[in-house]
Amino acid sequence: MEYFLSFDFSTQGLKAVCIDSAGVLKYNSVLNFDLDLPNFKTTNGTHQFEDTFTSPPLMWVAALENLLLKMKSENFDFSLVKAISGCGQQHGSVYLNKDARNIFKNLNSDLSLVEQLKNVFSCDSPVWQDSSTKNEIKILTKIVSDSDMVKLSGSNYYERFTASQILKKVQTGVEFHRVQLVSNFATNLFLLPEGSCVANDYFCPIESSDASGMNLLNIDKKCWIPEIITALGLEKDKIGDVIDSQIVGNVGSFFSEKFGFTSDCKIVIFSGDNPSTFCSYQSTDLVFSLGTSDTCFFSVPKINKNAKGLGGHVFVHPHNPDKYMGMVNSNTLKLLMQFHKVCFKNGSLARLKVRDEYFNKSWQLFNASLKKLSSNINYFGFYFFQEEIQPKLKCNLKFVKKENHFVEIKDFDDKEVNAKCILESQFFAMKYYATQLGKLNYDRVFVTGGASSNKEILQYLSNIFNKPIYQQKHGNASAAFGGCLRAIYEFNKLKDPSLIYDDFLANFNFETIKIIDPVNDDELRFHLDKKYHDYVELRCDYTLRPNFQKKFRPQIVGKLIKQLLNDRLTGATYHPDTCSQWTKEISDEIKIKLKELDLKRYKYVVNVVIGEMRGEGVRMGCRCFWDSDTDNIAQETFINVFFHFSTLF
Ligand SMILES: Nc1ncnc2c1ncn2[C@@H]1O[C@H](COP(=O)(O)OP(=O)(O)O)[C@@H](O)[C@H]1O
Ligand SMILES: O=C(CO)[C@@H](O)[C@H](O)COP(=O)(O)O
Repeated sequence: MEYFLSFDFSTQGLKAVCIDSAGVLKYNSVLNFDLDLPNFKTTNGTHQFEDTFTSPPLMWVAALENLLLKMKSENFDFSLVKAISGCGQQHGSVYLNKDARNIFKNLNSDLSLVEQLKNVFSCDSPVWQDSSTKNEIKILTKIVSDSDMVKLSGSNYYERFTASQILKKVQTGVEFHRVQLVSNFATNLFLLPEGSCVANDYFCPIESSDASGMNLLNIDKKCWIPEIITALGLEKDKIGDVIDSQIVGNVGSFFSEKFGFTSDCKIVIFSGDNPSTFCSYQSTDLVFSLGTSDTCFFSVPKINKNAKGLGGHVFVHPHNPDKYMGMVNSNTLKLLMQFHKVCFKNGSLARLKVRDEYFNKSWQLFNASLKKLSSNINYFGFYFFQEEIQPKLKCNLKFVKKENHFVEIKDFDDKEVNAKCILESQFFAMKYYATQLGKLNYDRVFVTGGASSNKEILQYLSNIFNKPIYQQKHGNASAAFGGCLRAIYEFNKLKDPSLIYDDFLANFNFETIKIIDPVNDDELRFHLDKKYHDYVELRCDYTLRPNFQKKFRPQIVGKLIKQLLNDRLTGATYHPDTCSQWTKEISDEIKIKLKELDLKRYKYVVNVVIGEMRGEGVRMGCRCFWDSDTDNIAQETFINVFFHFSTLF
């Protein structure tokens, strides 16, 4: 019997999943940080002060030690484990002080891990919910521009990405000797006290797919971006190397002595929770992770040019070194496979807040209100209690639609409406992004994460996407399950180095179950489709950037100007007194026509020049800062006995 064990250090808890080589579930357990480790005084796994979110890294150590002790007390047979892997919440960082290396090296298996590691950290760990680094991003943008950052790293700058978080530590004078991600810190723990056998370094390097969520990695060359490394003052020892997924050593003697792992048990480098989830699905699936965040994953056959700036990412592929996962519109990237990931910060915790506020802290009451399916067509809400990632908004807004207009209201008269409205706004947002990013066909919709245990919520998701909902039989811990698969894959590769992950996955026996079918009701479908369109319209009103499907199109606008100039100027003659008035009138008329196009979130600059035809040339220049994804220019010239020139931004 061969066991493969995986740990997911997620936002609110530590999950352990163990399967055997045939895919049979052998162990599954969760330790909740708030409930099981109350001494760390976290709420939903973190400490929050305004936009700053941190977790105490010692809590992760305590969680691991406690969970392993629990497994031991339940007679889990550690000697059967052939390989261990897992993942950590992506982006979060761990700062080790100058004593860490020595303390790690001298670990004693007779003593507790927590007691021995309590003094290795320089500070608490910023986690992915943090959005307190706007100033740091401004500084970094001056060094590598946002558009260059997309080209190099596959993502725009984000506060939750690690580079700006590291800069914040540097700027606030935190002294650290090594910065790690949650995932490579977790890997490092399992290697103690011997340390990593790769990259000529005692500390474990950072895994490339997880490193893609740092704004620090050149994902083409798989090396750090030197300008950002310099700006953060990170000489090599402080960050180490980046490596692709692989075995990084045998389990450390601390763990074999204390828990009974065999000394040849392999440690496969941990990855981020998103790449790890990705590893447990086929590329034809649409996957929703309803954990602390709501994250939507899907592959698309080709790059959608409109996708850039929509909040997705390209990551180094977690198991195929020649490919990428993620999304970007950049011709510098050799995208062999597109895998899109969109993350929403206001996921389970926003639903929880609505449940607590309006439904007496009861999922039963929350669910009961969802059953009144087709009513409340005119009510809408945005529940961005924390600053959302896309759109970048922090607000709690309610609207009622009256005679084709959305009117903002304080709250709904019938407070129960909030349950439907929050699910609709969350799932409509997912549908909107999936559609905009080009994912219109998918075989199956999968769900994972804590909220996927709620069948009523899943019924709503199923109705909105009009698809059946599936789950993997092992339950709602796909990130940890992905760790088991990665562990088996790397272990099998020891025997067959040419083994390809996709082939391994295709032959792997894991069962899926259909949980919910969409309700077959034409009236409901009609209401949900109509409401989705209303939602998209309302959403665009509250989004800073234009809707990529309704962009300024120079060809259309050019035709419009041409027509207007023809109507207005055919047969007219030049006169200096009248022409100054004409320029004003023509530009006003162009603006009116543009407004009729109803392109939301645009500001127009109309530039009209009229000159006399006297055989002289004229040159005009104009400069403008704009968003190259959405802004554009349309220009038309009208010539008869005098000359007319009209430009529009
Ligand atoms: N029955 C339920 N209905 C809706 N949400 C639930 C239910 N059970 C758990 N959840 C939500 O699941 C979330 C935890 O999901 P989980 O995937 O474990 O989080 P993470 O991996 O981010 O730590 C909690 O915030 C909780 O609100
Ligand atoms: O920030 C992101 C993705 O970019 C989050 O997905 C985190 O990786 C945390 O995931 P959960 O704990 O919500 O599963």
